[in-house]
Amino acid sequence: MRFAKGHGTGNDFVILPDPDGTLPLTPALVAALCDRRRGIGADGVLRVVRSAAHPDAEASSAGAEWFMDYWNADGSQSEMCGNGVRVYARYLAEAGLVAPEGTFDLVTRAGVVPVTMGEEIAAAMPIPRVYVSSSATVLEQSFTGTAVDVGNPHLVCAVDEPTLEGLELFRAPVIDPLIFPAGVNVEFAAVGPAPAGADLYRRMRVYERGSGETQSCGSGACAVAAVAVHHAGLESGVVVVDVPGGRLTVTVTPNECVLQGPAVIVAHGDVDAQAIRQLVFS
Ligand SMILES: N[C@@H](CCC[C@H](N)C(=O)O)C(=O)O
Repeated sequence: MRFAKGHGTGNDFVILPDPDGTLPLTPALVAALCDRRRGIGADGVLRVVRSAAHPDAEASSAGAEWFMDYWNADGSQSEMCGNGVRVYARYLAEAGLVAPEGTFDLVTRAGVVPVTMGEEIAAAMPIPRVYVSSSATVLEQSFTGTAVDVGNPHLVCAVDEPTLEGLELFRAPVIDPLIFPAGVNVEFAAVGPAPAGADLYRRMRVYERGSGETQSCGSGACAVAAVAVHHAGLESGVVVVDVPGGRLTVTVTPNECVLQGPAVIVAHGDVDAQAIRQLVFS
């Protein structure tokens, strides 16, 4: 089994090229590959498969060639991964499967995402839907947040800088299962001064459903940006979101939500099938 490894602002992925969809990918195999001590280690897996070869892509592919089959590190699947889209696109370009410049459509479980290539990669994400208030509890401390759908579910909690810095995100925040029956990604965001060229600024940490605390979450940055724009009483805005792994820029308008940032492929290799099989069945 060939693989590549890539990341977008430290949100890292094992990339499995499987154009014809023949790889028998299971939750246990994904978890074994993502294991940071015994496997390759990653926040998730991106299977690179043709839309025509994957049943989840059929409904929404609209003729777009490639489908992002995204899995979290624990072997669960998600509808969307904003950094995953950008890293997947970088992989396609480096493998000569799409042009290194210009725009192309990538199919995800949350619909078709137009991707613009360049030194940084920009993804036109699903328009975030800001809907209801809820809360998350971390070690007995409760935080009020705003639920946002970016194709996948998010809860954005406003905190101040010292609280953000001191948060212990070793365990999943306790959330309301009635509002989030399929779980939720929880973002904690602190306000700061907007850098030149931006309207708003947030520093964010995230506890991702299925992966734990990660260095970055692209869809989470979109959720944070949408709430920031909403709370500022704006219709549109450019929001710089700093995450532990770097900087993302989100442009929110009534018709669009564009996530931009770096995306890098760092390695290519072969999985030792026997060692991974042992891990899967141990
Ligand atoms: N890191 C991702 C989000 C990955 C999926 C998420 N954990 C979920 O279960 O919805 C991103 O960059 O958006």
